Amino acid sequence: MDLTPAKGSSVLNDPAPINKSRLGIHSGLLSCPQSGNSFSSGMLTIPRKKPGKLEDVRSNAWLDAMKASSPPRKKILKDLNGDFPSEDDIAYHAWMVKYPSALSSFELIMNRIKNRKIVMFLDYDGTLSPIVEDPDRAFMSSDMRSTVKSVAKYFPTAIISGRSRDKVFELVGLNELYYAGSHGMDIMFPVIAEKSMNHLNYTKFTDKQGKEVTLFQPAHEFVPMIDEVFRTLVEITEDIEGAKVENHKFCAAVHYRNVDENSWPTIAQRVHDLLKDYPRLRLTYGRKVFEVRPIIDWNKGRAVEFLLETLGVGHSEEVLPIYIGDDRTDEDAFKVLRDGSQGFGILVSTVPKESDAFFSLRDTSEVKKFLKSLVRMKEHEAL
Ligand SMILES: O=P(O)(O)OC[C@H]1O[C@H](O[C@H]2O[C@H](CO)[C@@H](O)[C@H](O)[C@H]2O)[C@H](O)[C@@H](O)[C@@H]1O
Repeated sequence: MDLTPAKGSSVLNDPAPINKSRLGIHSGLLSCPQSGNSFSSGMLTIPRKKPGKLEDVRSNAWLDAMKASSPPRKKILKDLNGDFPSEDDIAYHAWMVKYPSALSSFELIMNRIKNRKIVMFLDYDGTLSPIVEDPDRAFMSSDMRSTVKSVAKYFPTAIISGRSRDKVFELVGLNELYYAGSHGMDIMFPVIAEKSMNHLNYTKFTDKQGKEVTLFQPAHEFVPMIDEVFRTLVEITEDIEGAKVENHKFCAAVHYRNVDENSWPTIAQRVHDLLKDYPRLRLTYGRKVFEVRPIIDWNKGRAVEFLLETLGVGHSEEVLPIYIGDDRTDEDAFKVLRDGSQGFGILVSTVPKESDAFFSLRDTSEVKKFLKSLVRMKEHEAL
């Protein structure tokens, strides 16, 4: 198990629960609150009653969304005699009928793989590293790192993160991977032919190892705006205890995980008011975090499509992309794979959630087990 929290941090779990009536379980049986919002595209845009005008956070869905995106941690009720499963266990098992465990479905997955080549896409926070209070201490274990390294030996592997590309590279530290930071708005991959480069969004670049790489940055023109917004966000949240702002270059994150719930309306109102001045920016929700990002048609799903094209396997029947992620922003990638009938998503969650993924895994330790099983399968083939 690699769930040992980083020193000074505790491993947390704050998923958005599913509407349990969908599970065919009588609501009276279940204690978990229902989410008031649906996040059809994997993200919630700022609610606007009149076009172009943002309403007060108290009179719109902001606070509901903050709560729905991060309900209080549920107490896992264990029957004292251990004879009966808790309500939460019943709900989770019912949910797993629709989203079976990728571990117990491993043979089925192997059948789907057959002779096809896997391309592996991995989210970082909540997938490779457990959720902890301090985003700067979200380290992956060395066992997880060596597992990902082994995966990359056999399959092209990409990390697709909401964090900045530099930061996620620093945390993962493996040169053999592709990296897409800022929710896919900053993609680094080996040099491609000059003629297929659109000069606005592509840049050639020599990395720290002296290797020539290409960067694809579809939101490059937003860098000064994000920088300005980042600085303002730092200023306007300075007096809110526990608030933390991160600059991911093409997007900014405002964390409220460590902010007292009584101050949530204040932080939401300030972010909301600031965004009135930036109509070209939008807001999405992650796990106890607001993400301020450019209004461009780009997300983790587009990044997956882009990387598959770049690898020259965009529509290949011989390729099976697998995406593992835990967050709403990963839903865009799950949807791309589901809609394209190419590959599948695996949702990492300890509670039932609506998803476009096909399979599920409970937590980072199950992610590691699944990845290790894939590696073993390849090792076995090589014998
Ligand atoms: O796309 P991801 O790699 O999953 O990144 C999404 C966000 O992850 C980080 O925040 C989340 O993880 C933190 C560490 O466990 C946790 O403290 C925080 O509450 C979570 O929201 C990262 O700090 C964000 O910038 C990313 O957008």
